Amino acid sequence: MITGKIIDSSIYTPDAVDPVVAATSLFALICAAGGGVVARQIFLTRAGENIVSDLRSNLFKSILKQEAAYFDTTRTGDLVTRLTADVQLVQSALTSDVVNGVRALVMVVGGSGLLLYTSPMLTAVSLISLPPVFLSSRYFGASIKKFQQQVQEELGATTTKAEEVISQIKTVRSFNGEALEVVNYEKKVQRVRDRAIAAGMRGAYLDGSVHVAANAGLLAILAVGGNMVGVGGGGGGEISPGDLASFLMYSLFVAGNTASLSTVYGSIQKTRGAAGRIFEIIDREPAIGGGAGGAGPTHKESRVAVGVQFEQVGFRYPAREDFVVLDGMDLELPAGTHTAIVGHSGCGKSTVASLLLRLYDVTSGTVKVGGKDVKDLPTDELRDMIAVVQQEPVLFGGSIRENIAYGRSDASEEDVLVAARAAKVTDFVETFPEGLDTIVGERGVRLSGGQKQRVAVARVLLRQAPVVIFDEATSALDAESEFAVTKAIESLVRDRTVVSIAHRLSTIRMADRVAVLEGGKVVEIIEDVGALDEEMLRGRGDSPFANLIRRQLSKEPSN
Ligand SMILES: Nc1ncnc2c1ncn2[C@@H]1O[C@H](COP(=O)(O)OP(=O)(O)OP(=O)(O)O)[C@@H](O)[C@H]1O
Repeated sequence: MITGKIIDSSIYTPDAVDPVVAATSLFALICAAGGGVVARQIFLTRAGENIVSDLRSNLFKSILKQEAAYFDTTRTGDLVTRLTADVQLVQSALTSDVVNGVRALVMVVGGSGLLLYTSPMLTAVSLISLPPVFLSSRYFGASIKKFQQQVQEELGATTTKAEEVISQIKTVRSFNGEALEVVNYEKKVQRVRDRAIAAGMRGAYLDGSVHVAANAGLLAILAVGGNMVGVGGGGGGEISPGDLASFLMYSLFVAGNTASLSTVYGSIQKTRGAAGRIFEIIDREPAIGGGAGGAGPTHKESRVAVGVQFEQVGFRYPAREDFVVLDGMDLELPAGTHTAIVGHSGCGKSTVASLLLRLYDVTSGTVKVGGKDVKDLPTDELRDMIAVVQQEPVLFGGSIRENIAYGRSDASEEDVLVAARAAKVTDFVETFPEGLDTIVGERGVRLSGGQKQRVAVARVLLRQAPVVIFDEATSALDAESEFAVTKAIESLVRDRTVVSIAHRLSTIRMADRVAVLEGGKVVEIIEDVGALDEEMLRGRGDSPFANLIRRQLSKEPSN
């Protein structure tokens, strides 16, 4: 506005305003605006970062809340991408796009007000650029969003691949698989690139068409406004030269900022794709509740042994609906007993443990712990009662001590030592200079299979849960260590209800009773495991167990 006034006064009243003074006073205004820029950046960056860190934490919490079946069908890399790249995209939208968008909007609205104030007629002329801007934003915006969503999905697949290969590098190397993995990875990366280019091209079309439309508006103003100055001539026209200059400057502001609004609109569409993927998980209600948000691992001193019942349990994995794993299984595990579950590989032994922990819900029938249906117990309470040593124990990247105390954050130094001694962790730890403080590496890579199993056993012993599941917990140990660890398990789990999933006869012999699982049912229960040897030696009977053990013995070198 002041620019226009300076031009008019230098034409009509050359002595009224000194252009240098006017320009200098404008400088103060510019300084104030500079201060505003600083404040804007600081406040909006802070707000953006706060929102993003909340978003990331909430997303992580929601991921951990999902039921086990969700992870059978969702790729890890996809979840990692949501936590990293998707959140990153939202972050840049919140910190820069929103800032630019708000500023551009204020400029467009304010500029338009000034346009109207200066000349309603020319403002009407400038409106010709609006319909094409609106239409191209709608048209290209939708496809930008679609392609960006695909970019994030493909990025998830790429991350999954990279993670899988890097974490299994020894297997890849031993099969000479590097070249093949590089090709596979490149294909995925190219898919990301193609989708990103497609999104970028739509963004370019949008920016280009907005540029043309906005500048066409400017040209129309020049054409019509130039004629309006001419009418009557010598300052007597419909609009003074200064006003036309101001009008053109406002129009430049409005056009420039409309163009940035369209860029911001494009990136907001991109962000909506990413944000949709984030909120898809945050808003997802897990099929089995509980998990994150509880008080964390606890330990209750007064534990009483509890019994477990499987009643007519039928089960199929949600990821493989057509395959029946359990089919009307009945099994009673009386409180304080030790039952070995045996059966062919893949018959569903580990599945029984997963159902007891309610990692999955049964398809039919009921699982009861302490007389209560597991579906009626809060999941954290249920899982607090059950301790498991998994078939392939997984350790976390900290020290051996931290790994043992994982299930019980309140454990004392002494408790940890007792458990470590009992599980024979101390035997191998003695040779490490750092002792229990030795760092085990990511997923425990710096320990041997048997050492990992011993740490996992110690972790479970420390929890002193009323129900303990050993899923082939000693399979990686040699006969001598297995005997020692099993003895320790026996002494520490007295009065508890124990389920061991076993293949080896030596492990089976530790139990009080044996349940044979076949065809999705318990087909035989042997209560007197002590009499087992004789029965087998006599080769008596044709029971499922006798058959299984005979086959097993023919494979085991000696026992
Ligand atoms: N998450 C899963 N999704 C789909 N199917 C699964 C899943 N986990 C296991 N299965 C299938 O369910 C069946 C039972 O598996 P489970 O792990 O319980 O067998 P298992 O008796 O413990 O075997 P093993 O003795 O070899 O450890 C198998 O046929 C397996 O392929």
